Amino acid sequence: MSAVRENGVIVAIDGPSGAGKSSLTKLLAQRLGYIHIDTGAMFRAVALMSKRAGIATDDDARLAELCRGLEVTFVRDGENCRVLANGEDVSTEIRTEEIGLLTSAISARKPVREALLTMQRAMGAKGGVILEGRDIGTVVFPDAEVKFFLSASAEERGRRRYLELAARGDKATLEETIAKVIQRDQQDEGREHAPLKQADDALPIDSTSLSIEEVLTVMENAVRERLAQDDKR
Ligand SMILES: Nc1ncnc2c1ncn2[C@@H]1O[C@H](COP(=O)(O)OP(=O)(O)O)[C@@H](O)[C@H]1O
Ligand SMILES: Nc1ccn([C@@H]2O[C@H](COP(=O)(O)OP(=O)(O)O)[C@@H](O)[C@H]2O)c(=O)n1
Repeated sequence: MSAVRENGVIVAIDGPSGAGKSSLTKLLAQRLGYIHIDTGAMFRAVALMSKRAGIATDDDARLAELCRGLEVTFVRDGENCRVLANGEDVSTEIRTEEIGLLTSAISARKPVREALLTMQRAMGAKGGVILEGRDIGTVVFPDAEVKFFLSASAEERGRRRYLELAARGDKATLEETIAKVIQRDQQDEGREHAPLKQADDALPIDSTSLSIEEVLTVMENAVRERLAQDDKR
């Protein structure tokens, strides 16, 4: 297979919380034999470390210093991927709703975006990767060969999150969970730096009434079609 980059193409999957990015990226990466980079987990790790250090969400100087001293890495653990912050496994601690909302505030800050942008570009440059986030197709890799914008109604995304939280024993109500999803959408879409928005050349997929398997088929076909074009060149 000839590819435009050393290890294959770059696939960008952007969209709001609960649209299915993480689930689909993981499955698509398995199908293609690609590396999965969860950029949200990187922002979550910064948010967790800033909380521990007691840094205010608008203290750009201290956030910049924190990022300079922080290395976020991913290690494979069987089927799953663990997130390490300076070597410490923070995979579970970063997944609370509280850290999700804090992440949405922290990730609006310029020094945080700049630091992670550099890390993400270094991780993905050789291709053979799927990056999922909010600004992959617009800012991190505007030249990604395949871009998806995955969405679903806020009610459906809230319902999916609610089911996840309930399975973990969390007492949040469905209404509260939908409200938090909408709040995060507004923060992510309204920010100045790298707001959540669909790239002009992204393929939009509304997963509201599609199963994970159906979305996976659409995505896999689109990537394989792109790879086949390279083979013909
Ligand atoms: N098309 C779908 N239909 C039903 N449930 C889905 C679908 N896509 C994802 N989910 C479920 O919704 C939840 C959130 O998905 P996730 O992949 O974490 O979204 P994101 O990474 O965009 O926040 C998970 O529990 C996942 O299993
Ligand atoms: N590329 C990215 C990825 C995440 N983020 C931020 O990080 C937060 C958490 O991202 P996530 O992907 O882990 O969130 P979920 O979609 O899993 O709920 C988002 O609400 C965004 O504010 C970002 O700004 N840019």
